[in-house]
Amino acid sequence: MTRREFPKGFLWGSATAAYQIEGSPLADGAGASIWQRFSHTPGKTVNGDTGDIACDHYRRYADDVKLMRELGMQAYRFSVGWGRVLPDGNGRVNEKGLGFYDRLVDTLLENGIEPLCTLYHWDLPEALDNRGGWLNPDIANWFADYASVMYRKLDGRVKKWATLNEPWVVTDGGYLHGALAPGHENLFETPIASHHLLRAHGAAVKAYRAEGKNQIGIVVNIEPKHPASDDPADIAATKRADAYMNRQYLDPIFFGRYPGEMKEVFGEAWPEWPAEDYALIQQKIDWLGLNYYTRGVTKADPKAWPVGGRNEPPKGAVLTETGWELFPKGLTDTLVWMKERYGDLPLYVTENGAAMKDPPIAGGRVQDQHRVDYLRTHLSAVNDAIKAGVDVRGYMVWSLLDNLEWSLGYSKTFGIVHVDFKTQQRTPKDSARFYAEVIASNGGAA
Ligand SMILES: OC[C@@H]1[C@@H](O)[C@H](O)[C@@H](O)c2nc(CNc3ccccc3)cn21
Repeated sequence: MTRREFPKGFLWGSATAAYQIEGSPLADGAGASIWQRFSHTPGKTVNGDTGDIACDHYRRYADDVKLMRELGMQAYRFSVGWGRVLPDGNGRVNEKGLGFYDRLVDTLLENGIEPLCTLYHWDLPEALDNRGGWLNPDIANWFADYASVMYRKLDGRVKKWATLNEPWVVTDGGYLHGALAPGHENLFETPIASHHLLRAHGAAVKAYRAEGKNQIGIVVNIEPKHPASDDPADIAATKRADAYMNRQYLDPIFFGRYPGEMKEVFGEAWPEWPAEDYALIQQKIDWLGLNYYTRGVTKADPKAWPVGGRNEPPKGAVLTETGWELFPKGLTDTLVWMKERYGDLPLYVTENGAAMKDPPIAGGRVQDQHRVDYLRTHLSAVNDAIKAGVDVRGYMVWSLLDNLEWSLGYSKTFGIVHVDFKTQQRTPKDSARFYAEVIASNGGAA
């Protein structure tokens, strides 16, 4: 094994999201989310799987934190269920819901684990969706008011906040292709939802500056896009795909403008926005979170909406269970690209992991060697970016636990810890043991 030096103080942790692990979606006065409605809609999830129980984390959080400590985790990225705290999405606070996150954060801190809090990880309160949700311009204020409730309760114990998790997935999945809640398939709605997500991000950052004393950022998913060939049509489609996924959200935040290709991508569905929106969106942020899983290889295809290009991994590519090509160099390249394009602000890998066909438990072990190999190669890629001068400050593996993989239900597992959903028994996989060694050696075991 080659020794890999990670900076002193590099933050090693794991990531989850509320609806994917908590269960108890309506307990203690919580308001339903769009995922409660979507997952209970026949045909929307594999096997009709829902988050009704999931990993039962709402009740088992203390044991899960103990497991994190046993693995040597230094940080834990979690998300807040907006509807658990504000059942109507705004207005009255549900103290029991807020109390769960208060206890979770205290339990993490008591175990020497830094909490990183994501305010929005896709589970919009149904009550707000009934008022237009991300299509209603008022949502920027709704989101900022909710964020302020969380800042007042947790800031100081939480020192790293993220406003949104992956606005691209929220809109591409939830408003364009309908694969994710709220399940819309509407070209015109998609850029409107995107813009309102960015305004909400800006409003929440502005609210934080008024009362927060620590750091706030945003988490984006980025896939470096490569043309399937040197055919000019493939190259042009690749540029559009790169703008649509990789630059659509960070360019407005850092440059106050959308990529020029967006008008080409959306055509008549692409709206114009007032200057004051960009001023709100451009609030200075303290850090950037990157969720990296794979790269994209783009083949021109007029039928592939809205980019006019489809993803076509090269022949012979090794794919994960979600069909994503193993491409660790893309992680290095993306971290370097983010620094070069958006500046030298602190970067965290806020998600990285893979759904693999895990072998069944045997003798109390899950020998997920493929996942160990995935983590090893991607940690090496992070190290290469650091050696190239990128200020990467931490790595959160996705995910701590096998959990509800959204529309794919429990059919795809990303956890380094196996969950038996019949018994809720947690069993660290070989990848958890490997990751524990990586943490203990500050990357040396990678
Ligand atoms: O799919 C694995 C995870 C998911 O469980 C997380 O909640 C979410 O933050 C997440 N984002 C990605 C990367 N982007 C992506 C691309 C296409 C569809 C869905 C996610 C992967 N993941």
